[in-house]
Amino acid sequence: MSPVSHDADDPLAWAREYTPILRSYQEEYGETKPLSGYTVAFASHLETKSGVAIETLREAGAEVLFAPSEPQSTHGDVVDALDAREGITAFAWEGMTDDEFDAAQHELLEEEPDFILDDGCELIAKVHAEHPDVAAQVIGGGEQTTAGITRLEAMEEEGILQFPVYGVNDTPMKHFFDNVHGTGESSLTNIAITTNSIVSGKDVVVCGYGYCGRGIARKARGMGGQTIVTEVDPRKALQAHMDGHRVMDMAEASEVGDLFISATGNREVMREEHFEKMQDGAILANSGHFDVEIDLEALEAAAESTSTPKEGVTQYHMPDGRRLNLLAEGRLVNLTGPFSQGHPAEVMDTTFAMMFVAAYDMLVDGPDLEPGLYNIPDRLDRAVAERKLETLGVSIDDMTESQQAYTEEWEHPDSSF
Ligand SMILES: NC(=O)c1ccc[n+]([C@@H]2O[C@H](COP(=O)([O-])OP(=O)(O)OC[C@H]3O[C@@H](n4cnc5c(N)ncnc54)[C@H](O)[C@@H]3O)[C@@H](O)[C@H]2O)c1
Repeated sequence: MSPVSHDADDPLAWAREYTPILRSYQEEYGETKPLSGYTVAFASHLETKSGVAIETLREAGAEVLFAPSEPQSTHGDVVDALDAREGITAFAWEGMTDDEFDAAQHELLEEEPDFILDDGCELIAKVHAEHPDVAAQVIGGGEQTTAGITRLEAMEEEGILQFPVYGVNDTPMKHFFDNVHGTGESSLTNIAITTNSIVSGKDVVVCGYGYCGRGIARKARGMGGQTIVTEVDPRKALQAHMDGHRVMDMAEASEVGDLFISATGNREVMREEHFEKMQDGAILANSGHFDVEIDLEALEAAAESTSTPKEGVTQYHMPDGRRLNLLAEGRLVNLTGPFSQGHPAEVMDTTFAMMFVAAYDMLVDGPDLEPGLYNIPDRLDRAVAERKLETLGVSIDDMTESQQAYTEEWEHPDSSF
């Protein structure tokens, strides 16, 4: 692979170095441009790694239109550098309001993309709800988050999906790494940087023991935190218990936690009845969905006043003298805090590689798919895993012929019957 550029003015240079799978696609498709003639819409948190994904789509020949998936996480230097390139158009800027974010997504959709790569399903939902003529022409899409998949399942159930969508989130190469390791490490890193406070020795309450919660809890314990998990699914709760975390309901956890991190995809996981019990100095962070996991209205209503003791920390002063510290205004702490840079680049390399192959497969290989939500074919998942191992210089074994046969036959010569 060719060496990466070290142009000091190129905001993507550092991320490019840690995204070798995306660079390998740029190299492989830079000449043949298999996506030429297609317009790909791309919504994501806009920072350096998604910037490399956008340039990879462009390098493979696509016209790329991009917008944020969350208005507060945009890095302006990345947007400006990409927008200056021919064939890439930004519908984004740093510091957008929620209304401007909505308007920009609509403007993007009016450009009639052929394919939509989404993060949270906002673009796909908007094209169906408000641009039906555009939706009717879209060839397909890909969705990278758990919350987005939930919305797509609801759309499929209602029978309103107009095109096929690959559920990129549900592929092992995405959620085993991005959700577990990416969210785990980047949430704790950003909490530590924002608060300048130690995790070790703290009672860390992780709400939700799905892929993200599991990663956060495992890594918090690795840092010396005393982990507590809350759940609504008895099997996940049992899994957390068997993994060695304390499991309790939120009412009990509220009384003992020093640091609360929510990763459920659900709303109002921390709410009034919990704020009433939390200890003075408790830290509240959301790593799950938008800004809905902590009931911000209830927190505001319960407090007498607020202050900002540190950038990225809003302190709520309760009438009884307790102070609750909310990070990143209740938005995703790993993506929207003042020091946050999102997931580590190596992890996003894999996620965006899956998004890239989703677009490539539907646009270039053209499987005959009816509108609906589809799992990414296993061959694509394996191919990205193999490419990742190659970039890491890691080799694995091939099954011998006899081993292969053993996995395919039901009559085993060495069985006793
Ligand atoms: N911060 C990030 O960068 C990032 C990255 C990936 C995913 N996410 C988001 O994180 C959220 C979780 O993703 P995941 O992949 O772990 O999903 P998941 O479905 O694997 O896990 C969610 C878990 O939360 C539990 N849960 C639901 N409601 C709850 C409640 N009220 N209290 C306690 N537990 C509850 C569910 O039972 C489930 O086990 C989603 O919104 C996803 O989009 C964030």
